[in-house]
Amino acid sequence: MLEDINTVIVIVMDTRDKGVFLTGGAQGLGRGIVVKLLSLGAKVFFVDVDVERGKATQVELQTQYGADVVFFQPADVSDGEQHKAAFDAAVSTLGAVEICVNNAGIMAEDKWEKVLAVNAGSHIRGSLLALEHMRRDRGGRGGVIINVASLAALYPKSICPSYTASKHAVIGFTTSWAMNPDHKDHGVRWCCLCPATFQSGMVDLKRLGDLDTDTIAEILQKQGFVEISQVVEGVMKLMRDPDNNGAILEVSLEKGARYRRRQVVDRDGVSDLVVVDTY
Ligand SMILES: NC(=O)C1=CN([C@@H]2O[C@H](COP(=O)(O)OP(=O)(O)OC[C@H]3O[C@@H](n4cnc5c(N)ncnc54)[C@H](O)[C@@H]3O)[C@@H](O)[C@H]2O)C=CC1
Ligand SMILES: CCCCCC(=O)/C=C/[C@H]1[C@H](O)CC(=O)[C@@H]1CCCCCCC(=O)O
Repeated sequence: MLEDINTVIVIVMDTRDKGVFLTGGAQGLGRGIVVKLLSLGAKVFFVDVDVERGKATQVELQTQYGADVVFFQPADVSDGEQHKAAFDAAVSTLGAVEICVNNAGIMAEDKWEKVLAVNAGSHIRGSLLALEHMRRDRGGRGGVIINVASLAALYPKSICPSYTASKHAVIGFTTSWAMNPDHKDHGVRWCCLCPATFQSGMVDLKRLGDLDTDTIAEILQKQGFVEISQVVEGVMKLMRDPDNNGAILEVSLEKGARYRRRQVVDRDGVSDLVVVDTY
């Protein structure tokens, strides 16, 4: 029958029993993603530079989900050696990593080198570590890399230029790797998440540019905040959808979670990449 011929079966990625490596999991969005993945049966190894908060989160989540499914290791991911050691520890603890979420980020316009090292450098390093481990053509299982950018990756933002630059770098790096001609051999999807502002430990108005904090607070209040739970759902959408290599998912109050642009469509098993811009 015609309906049968036209039916496309999409097999979504099942997160149950998957090994996850995530940076910046002690609080905020990272913690939200860890909790969601644990509730879906994944095993999560997270790192954070905030040792006390990381340990407290680990204790709390091990009590709720079990000591053998969630692991914390202190690491400053702006330091290459600490980052690699943590990734290697995740592989030996979990057996394999199939989902990598590069989430750690800071806002500090008075420390632009650090902003670039954490927000862009650690995402690039984390992605390359994950690719090397996951790629099917070198014995890995394939998987997905999710890089947490921001809506500030898609527009100029005059009050936080260094933060904005770091997030633009994440988009450029991730979508470029997604278009690698050997993508099918790697079996690794590359995705970006671009949320609008949400309430978290990061909202520190004093670390922004020249505007006074009252003015910034007024702008943010007027714009409103998305809920962390909405952003977490965006991450899950990116993880599950098998056909979204190269995707940029926006999560905003006005539009909800929607694919924004540069979706690389590659369903047919051939390395022909088609970029679909959905502006
Ligand atoms: N809060 C917001 O409005 C938005 C945040 N984002 C992005 O979401 C991501 C998560 O941010 P939030 O949850 O808001 O912030 P958060 O401050 O609540 O959490 C970030 C976590 O990353 C950790 N971290 C920072 N530097 C680190 C380093 N060098 N090594 C290891 N861990 C480090 C922090 O200790 C913290 O636990 C960031 O990449 C941020 O840029 C994107 C759009 C909006
Ligand atoms: C529409 C801009 C989205 C920016 C999303 C983002 O990454 C927000 C980060 C906030 C972080 O929690 C710490 C902050 O202080 C950031 C907010 C500063 C951005 C305000 C942008 C205001 C504007 O539209 O110009």
